[in-house]
Amino acid sequence: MAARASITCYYDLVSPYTYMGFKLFNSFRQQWPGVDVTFKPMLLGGVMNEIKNQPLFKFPSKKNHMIADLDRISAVTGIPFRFPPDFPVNTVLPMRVLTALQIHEAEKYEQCIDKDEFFVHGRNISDAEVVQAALAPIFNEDTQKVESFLKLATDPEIKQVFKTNTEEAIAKGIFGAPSFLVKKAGESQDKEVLFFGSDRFEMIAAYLGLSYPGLKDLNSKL
Ligand SMILES: N[C@@H](CCC(=O)N[C@@H](CS)C(=O)NCC(=O)O)C(=O)O
Repeated sequence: MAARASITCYYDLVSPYTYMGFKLFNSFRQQWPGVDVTFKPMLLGGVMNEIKNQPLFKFPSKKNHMIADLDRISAVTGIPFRFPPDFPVNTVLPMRVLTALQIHEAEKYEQCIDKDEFFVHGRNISDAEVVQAALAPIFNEDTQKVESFLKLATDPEIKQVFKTNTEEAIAKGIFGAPSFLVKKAGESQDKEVLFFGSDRFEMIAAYLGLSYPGLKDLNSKL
């Protein structure tokens, strides 16, 4: 059987454009049933350090533009967004927990990414208690279970998987987030093409020969 088209999204919860990208993608993803989608946790700070890239917030003009841009995207799409009072935060803990969840709780993994703690509620997701509280409703308030995922964040195997994901991202030419590695149906994995950003879905659709519904109500709420 021919290999299906696939999209692998490398992401880090520290990235506001990842938050937007995840919500936008999920709003129309069911319209692309022939595409296999995977979300891979990586450490954006690790990628940036390694390739000597600089985060946008380091430059006041880029940071100001980013906040205005994200507010605009929120107004246009209706996706709630509020820039957190403390930004950035260290995301090693939540990203390792997500690495563990991807392996051990595959069915609930994407629900665990789809949380509004940081970019709506402004909660510090580097704090174990914040991560626990965010996950609790997804696991029916089973605190023991949730604690077991927090513990896995220090498990050598999980740490290694997360490190390998980040190294793999660098090897694939990734420099920021969200990054989408896209493969056409019938092609081999080494033919993946990189699309950077939450604003590239139209290009991905064109590349895969799919239709993209576009941003709804464009301009109407600006
Ligand atoms: N135009 C992209 C921008 C994405 C973006 O700037 N992401 C940040 C993290 S939130 C980044 O990784 N930037 C790296 C770079 O610009 O080199 C979008 O709309 O999503």
